[in-house]
Amino acid sequence: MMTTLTLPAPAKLNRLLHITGRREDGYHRLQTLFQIIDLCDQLTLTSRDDGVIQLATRVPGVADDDNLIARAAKLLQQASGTHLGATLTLDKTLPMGGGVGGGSSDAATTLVGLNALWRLGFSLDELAALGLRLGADIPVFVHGHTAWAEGVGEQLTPVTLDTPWFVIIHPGVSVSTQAVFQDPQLTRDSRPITMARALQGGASEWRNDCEAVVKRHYPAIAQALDWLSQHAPSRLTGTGACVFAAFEDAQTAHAVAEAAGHHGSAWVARGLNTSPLHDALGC
Ligand SMILES: C[C@](O)(CO)[C@H](O)COP(=O)(O)OP(=O)(O)OC[C@H]1O[C@@H](n2ccc(N)nc2=O)[C@H](O)[C@@H]1O
Ligand SMILES: Nc1ncnc2c1ncn2[C@@H]1O[C@H](COP(=O)(O)OP(=O)(O)OP(=O)(O)O)[C@@H](O)[C@H]1O
Repeated sequence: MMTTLTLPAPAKLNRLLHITGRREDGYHRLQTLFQIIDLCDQLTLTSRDDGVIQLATRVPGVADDDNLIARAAKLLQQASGTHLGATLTLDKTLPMGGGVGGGSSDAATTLVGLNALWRLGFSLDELAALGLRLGADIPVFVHGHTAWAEGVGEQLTPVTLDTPWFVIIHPGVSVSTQAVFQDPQLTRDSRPITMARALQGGASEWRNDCEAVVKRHYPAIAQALDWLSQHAPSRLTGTGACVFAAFEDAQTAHAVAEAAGHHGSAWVARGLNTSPLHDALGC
């Protein structure tokens, strides 16, 4: 019987991010295009009979009880009533708090992977609903398809986007998502648009409503955006800190990433329409 799975947890980019309002509970209503990319963390999940959820690796700065993979495993244990446990090993590549959804994707891979390992038989819809309790960015990674999203990011419609090579730069500063959403100067009244209109407009019309506020507070992000914009149209992902630009060929993307060194860490990643997690599990 299968007792260990090693699975990818891919990052996402917000190719477009509009803030269209605020809910009663303070959370903001968004419209966004989530694109899954091939830059990944790796998770190894090993089933155990004693019911214990054990973290074999620490995430610096995160208490084990707060770690999203431990929280996801415990939530799934509770929801299913299984007597099984798991040892969780996380090989971290994705920058934390970078707007690429690393923690959310780790949690989604834990839910989808343990569902298979423990043979629980939950549907992806059921796992996404569980994931939403831990974070708004988790459902898209559970469903595993590039998507148009509304609500706080949980109302998903799968779409197919172009699959360019992205240069992603992390300017080395950490952005508080909460502070960005609380900033009085944030644009939070963008007129809602239809998905068809967003897709019709294409990348040249896509923008991120958080960009102005984030650029004002973090000069390093403004400088990285200005530098990358000399090579191709550039955007912030989520509330940052990462910025990205799309290129048609890998060679150009690698040359730009190499030249980006003085602005922070840089990666090249390919845009995807389906998640490597779902490709690996055949679901
Ligand atoms: C901006 C995005 O990256 C787009 O993909 C995500 O919506 C952010 O999701 P996230 O990092 O999981 O954010 P959370 O940890 O849930 O929220 C941090 C804080 O940001 C604010 N927040 C977040 C998401 C949202 N739609 N509206 C908000 O007002 C809330 O004050 C919340 O307490
Ligand atoms: N397994 C985990 N990996 C990374 N961060 C985690 C994890 N568990 C909890 N966290 C916490 O979650 C915070 C946000 O992490 P994450 O990497 O998802 O940010 P992000 O890329 O900005 O995501 P988003 O695009 O959803 O805003 C981290 O700063 C950390 O405190």
